[in-house]
Amino acid sequence: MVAASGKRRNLSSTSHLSKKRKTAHVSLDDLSWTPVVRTRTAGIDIDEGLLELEEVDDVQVVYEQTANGRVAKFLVNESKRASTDAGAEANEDEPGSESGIPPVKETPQTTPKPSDNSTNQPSVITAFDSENLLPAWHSFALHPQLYATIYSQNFASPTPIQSQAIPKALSGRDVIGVAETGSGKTLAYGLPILHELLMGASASPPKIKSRRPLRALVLAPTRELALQVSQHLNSCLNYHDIATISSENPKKGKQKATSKGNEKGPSMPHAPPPVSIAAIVGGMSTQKQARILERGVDVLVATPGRLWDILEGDDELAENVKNLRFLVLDEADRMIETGHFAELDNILKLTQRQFSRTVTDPEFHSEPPPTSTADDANSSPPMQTFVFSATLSKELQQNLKKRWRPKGFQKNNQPASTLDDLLSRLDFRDPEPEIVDISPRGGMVPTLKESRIECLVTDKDVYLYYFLLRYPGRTLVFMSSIDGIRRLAPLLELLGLPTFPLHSQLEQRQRLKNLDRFKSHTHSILLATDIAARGLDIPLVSHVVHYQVPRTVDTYIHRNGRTARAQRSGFSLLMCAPDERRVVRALFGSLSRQITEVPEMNIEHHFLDKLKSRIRVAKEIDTLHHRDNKAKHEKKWMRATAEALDIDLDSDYRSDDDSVGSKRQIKTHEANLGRLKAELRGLLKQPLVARGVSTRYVTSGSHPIAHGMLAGEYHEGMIGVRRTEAGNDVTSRKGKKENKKHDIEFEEWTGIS
Ligand SMILES: Nc1ncnc2c1ncn2[C@@H]1O[C@H](COP(=O)(O)OP(=O)(O)OP(=O)(O)O)[C@@H](O)[C@H]1O
Repeated sequence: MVAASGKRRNLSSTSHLSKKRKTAHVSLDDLSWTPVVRTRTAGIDIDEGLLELEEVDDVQVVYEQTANGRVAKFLVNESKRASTDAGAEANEDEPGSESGIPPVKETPQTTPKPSDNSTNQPSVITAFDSENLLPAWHSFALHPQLYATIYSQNFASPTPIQSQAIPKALSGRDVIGVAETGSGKTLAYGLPILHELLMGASASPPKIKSRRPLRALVLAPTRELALQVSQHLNSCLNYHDIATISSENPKKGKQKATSKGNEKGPSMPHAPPPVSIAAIVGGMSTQKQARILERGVDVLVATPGRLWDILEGDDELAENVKNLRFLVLDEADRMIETGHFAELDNILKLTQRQFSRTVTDPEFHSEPPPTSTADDANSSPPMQTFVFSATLSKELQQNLKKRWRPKGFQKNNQPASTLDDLLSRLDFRDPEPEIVDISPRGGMVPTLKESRIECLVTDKDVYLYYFLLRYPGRTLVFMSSIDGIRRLAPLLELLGLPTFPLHSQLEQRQRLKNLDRFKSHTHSILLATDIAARGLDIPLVSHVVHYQVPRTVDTYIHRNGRTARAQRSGFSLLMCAPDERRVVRALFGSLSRQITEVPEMNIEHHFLDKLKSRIRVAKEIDTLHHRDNKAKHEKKWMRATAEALDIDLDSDYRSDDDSVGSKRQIKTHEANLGRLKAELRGLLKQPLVARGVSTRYVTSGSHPIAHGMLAGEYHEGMIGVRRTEAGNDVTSRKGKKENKKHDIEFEEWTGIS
């Protein structure tokens, strides 16, 4: 998943007004912001934490002294503003100023504005030699702009889901696509949509002043996923830099792509993009969203809750939704879990064009019928529907396909599940939507190696610590509770591991910051709840650890899906305590698998005692910190309450510093803390040495390691331990000796001695 941490605005304070004109105070959000087209070469990307770049012209910033200090006010020419709002020409001769604000002086306009739609268009690649540069993609005959992007991203060939879904979607079919996590489903539906819109834009370029009708709606369950999808699709349009193709690939020499419009650099910021994409999600300012929609977008990626809020107040958009060309449900199965079922259902109803067909939910009979008629179905362009997920059961796919037939439902004519019910409302135009199901058996990605550790709950910390030390890399640890994350994160930090928490009780800004930090370290740990299980496309996550067993099969699949993405290798570790065994058995049972198929992790047990000592001391330090923080918090609260009630406090509470307790207590506390910290430092310095290895005589002992050390074959932090990937360090049950307990799935584990 991709995160966006905020927006930056470029406020141009130059004014272009020469005569006295009507001006007005306008709030920052009400200014006529226009989006700035970002080019790759500008190096400004959503990955950098930027949501959208906007700019505004014809605004004067005036500072006024008020009772609350200096306040910035934004002055705009009212006539110009009105003209922008109404799409009419500005009345340049309007005299005087009614607002009492001094007239604004005009300066020459620095940014040329396009006079018509044919000029100053953002550059679009208009030719691309796909036959030679992208032979595996050539048969799709995609728009050159899309080929240029695919080429620049080094996607040499389509992924299997793309190979199968794209031609079907391009031929006008409805598609239900099911494929493993990280297999490129976004582009499987995104490329056909963008292809058609780009072709349409080439044939008749969008007009500057008219609101574009919405053409495609992509619904996604979470805010993070919606932003990621929108950024992913946007990146297909932001590719303008033809020079990069030849300079990055000097061997290819000549220019392979050509572009229309402004070829030398960034396009004119005022020209409408050929295809515009926006995300509408919770947490963004409603005014900003309204502005985006007022300008009109071709592709809207949205979470159902926020979109429905907006649709209720925007009839034009609601009308557009009725006439969509494309509707996409990304991770449909997750959408019904997020509490937005009703909103999603309402939106889907808007998209239906032949209402005479069926209504499955008795609740609906009491609601007013949708306003569209059968005529709409004839006059509107055909809508294509795409439903994609990594976890859409076969049964459900069949029900989807047969949804208008009684056979698709259970005997009482009720849908088999909530998701069934929801999807039965999709207005598939195809009597037989194409099902492309290439999900692997049990939903597992072939490049993923799974493993497990059987241990007591109380030993999970030490096993995790061992794993993190033994196999450095980017590791995502899933925990089932926020409290668990709050406990473990400081512990791992004290042990010197860069650890970042991610859960719903963190502020959005902090969440995005932690994600960015996780992404920026090659050896880092993200401790997350299941909010990170779906959608996040973090590059190069080496390991996923299930610190607690996930509650559902889908969660197991999606958590694992954060690694082994895009045909890369990945590793997952399931930590299972005795009381979790039943859940694990059930989990694997529903995947028609045996837990014994998942090999056990090899552990070099002699390290564990040392690690356990480190953890014990780190825990003691953390307990002291925790106690200290709690006491400080209480002291603050007492002081504030006493002040409010006008009560005298003991001298211990009166002092202004943060310390709590008597001087003696403070001294003892600090001494204890210092002692423990010194002890931990000492323990962390002690080398972790493999059995049989002598640190004094690296060229002798039962394992001479000098040679291998020089060759870099050994682990940096564990002396005498060979560097290896976690996936190579597992033991399958098949390799183990048969024993009497053969038919017992889990061996009893009595913990670390
Ligand atoms: N043809 C391709 N070749 C190589 N990489 C690709 C290709 N298409 C997409 N990718 C990359 O694969 C990664 C995963 O893509 P995407 O997020 O669409 O997967 P997904 O199937 O939707 O995953 P999930 O089910 O977890 O949401 C992205 O980083 C994307 O850029």
